[in-house]
Amino acid sequence: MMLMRRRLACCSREREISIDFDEQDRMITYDGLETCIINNQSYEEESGTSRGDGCLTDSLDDDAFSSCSSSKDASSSFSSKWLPTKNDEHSCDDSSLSGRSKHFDAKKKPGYVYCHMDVEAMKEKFSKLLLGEDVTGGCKGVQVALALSNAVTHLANSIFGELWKLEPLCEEKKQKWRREMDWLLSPTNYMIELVPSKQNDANGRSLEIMTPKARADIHMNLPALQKLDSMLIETLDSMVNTEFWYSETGSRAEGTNKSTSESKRWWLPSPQVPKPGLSNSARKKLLDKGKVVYQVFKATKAINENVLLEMPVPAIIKEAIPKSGKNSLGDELYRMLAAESATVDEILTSLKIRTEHTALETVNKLEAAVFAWKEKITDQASNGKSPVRTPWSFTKDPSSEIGRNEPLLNRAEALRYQIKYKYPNLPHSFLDATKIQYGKDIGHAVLEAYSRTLASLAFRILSRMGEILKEDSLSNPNSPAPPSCFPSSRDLYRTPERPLLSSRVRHSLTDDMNKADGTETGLEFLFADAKISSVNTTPSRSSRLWCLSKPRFVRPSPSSSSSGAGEPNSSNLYVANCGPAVGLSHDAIAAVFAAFGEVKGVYAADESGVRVIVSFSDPFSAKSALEALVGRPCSDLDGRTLHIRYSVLQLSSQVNDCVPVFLADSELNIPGLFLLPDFVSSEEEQQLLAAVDSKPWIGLAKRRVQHYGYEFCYGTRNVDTKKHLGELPAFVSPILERISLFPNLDCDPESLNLDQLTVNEYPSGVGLSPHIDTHSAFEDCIFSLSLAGPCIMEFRRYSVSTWKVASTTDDDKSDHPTCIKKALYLPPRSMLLLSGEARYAWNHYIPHHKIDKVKDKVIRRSPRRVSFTFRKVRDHPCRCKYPQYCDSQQQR
Ligand SMILES: O=C(O)CCC(=O)C(=O)O
Ligand SMILES: [Fe+2]
Repeated sequence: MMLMRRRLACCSREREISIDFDEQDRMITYDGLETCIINNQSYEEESGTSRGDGCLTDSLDDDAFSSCSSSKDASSSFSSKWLPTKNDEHSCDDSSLSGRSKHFDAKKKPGYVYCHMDVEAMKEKFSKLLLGEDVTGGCKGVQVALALSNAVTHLANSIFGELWKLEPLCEEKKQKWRREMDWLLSPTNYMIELVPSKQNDANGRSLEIMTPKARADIHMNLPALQKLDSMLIETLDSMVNTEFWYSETGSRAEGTNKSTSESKRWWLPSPQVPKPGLSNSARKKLLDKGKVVYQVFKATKAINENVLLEMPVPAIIKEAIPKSGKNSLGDELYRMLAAESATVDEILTSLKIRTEHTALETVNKLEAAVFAWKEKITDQASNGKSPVRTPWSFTKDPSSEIGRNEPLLNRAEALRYQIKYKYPNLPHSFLDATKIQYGKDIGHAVLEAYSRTLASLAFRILSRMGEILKEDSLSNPNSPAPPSCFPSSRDLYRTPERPLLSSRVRHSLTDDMNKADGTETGLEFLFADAKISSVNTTPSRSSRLWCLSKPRFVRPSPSSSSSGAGEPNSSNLYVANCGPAVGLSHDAIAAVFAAFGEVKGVYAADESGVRVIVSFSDPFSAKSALEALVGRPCSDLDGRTLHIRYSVLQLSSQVNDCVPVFLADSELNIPGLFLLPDFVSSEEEQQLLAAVDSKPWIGLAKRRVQHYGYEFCYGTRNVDTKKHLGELPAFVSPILERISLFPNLDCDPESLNLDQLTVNEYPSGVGLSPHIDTHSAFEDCIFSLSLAGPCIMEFRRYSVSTWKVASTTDDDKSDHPTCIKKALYLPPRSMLLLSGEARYAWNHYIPHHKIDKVKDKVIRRSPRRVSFTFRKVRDHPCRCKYPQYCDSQQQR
């Protein structure tokens, strides 16, 4: 039976676009979106700024990939390709799919120009996609669903990551977005579900048979998303001949010398409006467009939330979430929720949530508690312990645990909803992030990623609009305040009086941390701007894409117990001293552990390649494996002695898999940190390398070193001032001279009489554990010259820290709950200066990776990096402003 269709018509001059909703689905209007689509279209017509891009309708014959010629085909524009009209019915070759929706015709012509290069690009894209995150082709490939999700995210970042201005997207980017989204969405063309349908056989008898149909969620959401996508691009395209414009303020030289928080982002274009403000019609036009974008934002968020609701909580996470809702909430939040006299609004007020980070933390706790309670109810229902008809409609017994938890559960859900409403651009919660991370359903993955990236884009456009409206209201006091739907009108815009949210929060955080260690602070999520993967491509001014952080199982703290420490009853084991880096594949490890029970998976515990998590389906198997294997050489694993503990799940807020890698020092916002690229020429680099290679190296466990001036003792992380090895060698004299001209030097000139040099030679994949160079050992300024190869240097600020010497192999401090991380790319021949806060309060660290991701590129470490670290040995105690990290001040 043909479903009645209702057409939502959106006509532009050149073509007809329609969204067909099934009659039964009439209520799916995405919060007034229909009206907006219609208004938007009529507005476009009226303003004459409709996307009349005939070129986008070019198409090419299916088999003519190698040709760049194109033929006009007005019916196959990007939107209409996905939003066919009733007449647009092609029958599919595959007769088994003949009942499929007409929306999903894989043979339809693309709405963009194909050329030979695209085929190569497509091959590259799909190869990377299939390789997952591991370009070595090794064993770290990710699930297809996650790979597709990441690919959509990366594509969106590469196209919209730099959206600092409201202006049309350049044609090249537009084409790339359309073309590559088309590739990435293509698997949905083949997704079907079987639905029962009635048919008459030859004798006229009615039979019920299963017939294939386009998958309902894809069928419903994808065309809508594509329409929303077109609307956002059209909004950008319409930003021509505007009354506002952008000034590219400042130059690099100016910017680096300014110290105000405002100048920190001097390189970003700043919106300008005419002196008397925008004209009424221009303001109205912008507001109207803003309303449309806001509707798109709400619609894409709604789709995203619905898809996430459909996605199951992964088994591995289910198990790791505390079984007690009360424990997940913590005492304070539990008490608040349990106090029935307080309304949810009042609880929200008394929570005093001030940062997105705290909001996210609270959402995470609430979701974990809700999950635990729901699981309990489901369990009891299935065990027949309660007179339950369905998990959600049971007869309440107020004295039973379920009865007690139900009001709490409802209030927790209401509170979660309120927080999400108040912070519409919150990153994904921990549970949602894990659903994406471990999801296997490709349809869900594609819908989730597409809706998420569109919501982010909409939010960015709204932010840019808000900035302009803000400028307008500053220029013209009579202009109305921008409506609240513009994020930047509330708290995200930049004005002289109100610096950027991120830098403001950053500074206050840093101040807080200086004042008192151990206080709860808003941390990494605040800074995880504009990127979902582990690399940040661009600094974000006022909006960001959501940041996913992977759930991570970590080694429990050594204090948790002695043998078999960690969380007894856990089904997950943290196993050290085996892994791909020592030639033991996850499969081989799984095979060994499978002797003790069902192994659900073996996962990398970190990036070392020698620590894994073995996840059993039950805690008894984990226990037997631990008892049998711990501390003993294992013949099936090359005789290696396994160090095993129960593993604990680390919640998202404690983990940052999104350490942004920046290319410029100013982007890290760490006072006292400076990087000068090309400090030496290639010739000088070769000469320096030849000079050290002609001297003897001292072999450490993983790298080689040379010391000049004074020997550095790794046991005490200090120098023996009585053992002077002589002047620094002549081959570094030109470098020392140049260092004295280093800009931004704001330190005691005495500390520039550099007299100690450590040369480090790192083979590929070797890094350096997090440390602060001992305060009492060296003066304020530390210079490090990178030669022969690049590296990523990560900076970590722990809120609770002591001056104590960290174990040189232990980098697990990163699991510390309150740690801010940033990373900087150090190119060869660059000079890094650590001074002030960067030198005294931040740990620096070189991750032990063979491959680093910088921007969208994967960079393989060169076989060798040699660094020259110049320091001045201190002859008096340190009196820095950071006593909590200072050994001199701790001893006094
Ligand atoms: O290799 C580098 O650039 C840093 C070396 C370092 O931090 C140190 O030797 O303390
Ligand atoms: Fe150092």
